[in-house]
Amino acid sequence: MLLPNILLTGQLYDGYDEEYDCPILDEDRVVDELENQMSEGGVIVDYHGCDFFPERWFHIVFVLRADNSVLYKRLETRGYNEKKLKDNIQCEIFQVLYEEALASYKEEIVHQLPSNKPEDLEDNINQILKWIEQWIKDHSS
Ligand SMILES: Nc1ncnc2c1ncn2[C@@H]1O[C@H](COP(=O)(O)OP(=O)(O)O)[C@@H](O)[C@H]1O
Repeated sequence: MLLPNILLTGQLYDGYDEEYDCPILDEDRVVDELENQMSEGGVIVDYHGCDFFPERWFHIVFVLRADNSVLYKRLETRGYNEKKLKDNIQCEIFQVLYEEALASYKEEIVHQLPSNKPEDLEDNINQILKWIEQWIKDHSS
């Protein structure tokens, strides 16, 4: 499930950030909206931040990482303005989102996955699938 879809169709945003050229997420409403599905389980949430999601929602957290030169080219291709580009690169250098994940969830459930090239995407999917299989086995009795 991709949060940005919910953001647009459910209008779960609270204004527009001119500087970063994106809608501002209404975090409380997003949490309210997702609550039922999350308690049923079997949901993957993909988002760039995580500190506003309740800790009880997740069994595992993966933080995708990219080398700075790779990330720079990727964001430049997307047409990010200079400030947004610089801030995103800085955020990766200081591993802000990894630290945020560590501060928000138990350290042992937070894992980093490199995501520099297409082969990484496949490796990551396989690793996540393996983890899901193991989790189901461990929780089936
Ligand atoms: N592992 C990767 N290898 C190559 N290109 C990638 C990889 N991950 C992302 N990209 C590129 O970046 C774009 C945005 O990726 P996405 O996962 O949607 O980023 P985000 O979730 O940070 O917005 C993709 O369409 C692709 O062009």
